Amino acid sequence: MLLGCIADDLTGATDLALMLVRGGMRTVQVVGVPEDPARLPEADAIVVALKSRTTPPEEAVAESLASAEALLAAGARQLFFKYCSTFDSTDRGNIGPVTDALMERLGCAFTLACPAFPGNQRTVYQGHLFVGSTLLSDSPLKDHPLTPMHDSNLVSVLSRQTRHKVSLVPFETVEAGPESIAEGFDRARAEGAGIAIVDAVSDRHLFAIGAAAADLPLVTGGSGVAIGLPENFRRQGLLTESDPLAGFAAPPGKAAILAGSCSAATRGQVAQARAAGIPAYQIDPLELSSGVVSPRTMLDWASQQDGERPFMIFSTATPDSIRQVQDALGRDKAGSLVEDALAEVAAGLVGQGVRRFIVAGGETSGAVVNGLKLQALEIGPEIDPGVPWTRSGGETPLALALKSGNFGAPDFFVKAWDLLL
Ligand SMILES: Nc1ncnc2c1ncn2[C@@H]1O[C@H](COP(=O)(O)OP(=O)(O)OP(=O)(O)O)[C@@H](O)[C@H]1O
Ligand SMILES: O=C(O)[C@@H](O)C(=O)CO
Repeated sequence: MLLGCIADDLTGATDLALMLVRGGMRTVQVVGVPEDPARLPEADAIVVALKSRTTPPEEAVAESLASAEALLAAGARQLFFKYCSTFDSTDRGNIGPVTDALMERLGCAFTLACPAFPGNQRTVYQGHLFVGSTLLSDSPLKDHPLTPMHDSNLVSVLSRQTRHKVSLVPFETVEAGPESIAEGFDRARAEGAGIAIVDAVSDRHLFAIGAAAADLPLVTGGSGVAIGLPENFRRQGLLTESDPLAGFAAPPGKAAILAGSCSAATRGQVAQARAAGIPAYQIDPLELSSGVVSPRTMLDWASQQDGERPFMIFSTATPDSIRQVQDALGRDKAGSLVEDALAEVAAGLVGQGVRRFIVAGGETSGAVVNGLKLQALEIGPEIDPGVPWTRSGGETPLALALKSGNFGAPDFFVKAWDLLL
């Protein structure tokens, strides 16, 4: 095992695993803190998927450290901490506290932080994160139900979360290539910084950052910055050439879409799926809370669908409607109510013969995968940037596309099935 990765949510883990597979690394995604390092699957990279993005920082730190122990015991030569390309976090964390704890565990005085993922329109320029042509703080992420982002200056955002001084390796330095970036790291260290935000607006920048990061014990960022890491191992003769996607086969069975994400991209995808005639059940969290509807109601509805085509159960709503729900129930209660319901529904759907799932939303995917008690996911073909099909093991294998809220083209829910022949 070469690269040990810890991801703060399920869809982020899948996104990272896909990036590494595309770079030629045999990669397995495991769900939750590995209990026994000796039983981790054989692979070049292992991505541990946690659900630690919005948990209390102490919990996120404890789970991340326990995962790091397992990955190091399994032989990892470098650790990667994966968080969201839109830097989803609050002033309490969890990006800063987890980075601090991993640095301390590894005894490393310096690391980089780079959420850029140009393939999905996330770029960092002069330390400011852009979503498409908009600053993060003007993007739909300002209305995220759990981690609303109101500051685009990542040096400021991260400084509020970490014990370390945070500095910037700016565009001009990155543009000049790997050696210049390594010098930028040295300058940041000399200025007393423990973490440097690194600008990147293209994949070329990310490859260069990857090369400059070859000797860092810890790399942190979105999946984008992992694009250059496989080459470091290849250069050392540690990667054997193989086709990591060979042998992926999706189990046959009924198909369902479960959407708990309220992100702008998911709202568009839900609308397009409905326009395409996909049968749809909308969850009203207030009705769920008062007991007017329950997971049973949704399963009864699902059992009446013909099973010939996918159907959709979704709680996706507009920012105004989310605000009303959160005012009535509280933010965390509203979130966990919907997540728990969708997790129960997913388990019930497997009982009805569903074997193929699209799940939208990182927190939602975490809840669903836990509800289904899945332990490991094999990575399959890419549907859209950052979202592959995956396949679970066990007695009842499932095909799952775990879609980050803001990823995927508008027709994602309609077209994704075509890759599962
Ligand atoms: N109608 C609703 N009202 C209030 N909260 C909701 C509603 N629908 C879903 N939620 C909650 O909002 C949260 C959405 O987070 P989730 O991570 O699943 O999606 P996302 O943030 O769009 O995706 P990602 O983290 O991949 O970017 C979940 O906790 C979900 O339960
Ligand atoms: O980096 C991203 O944007 C995604 O992989 C993700 O983590 C969303 O939950």
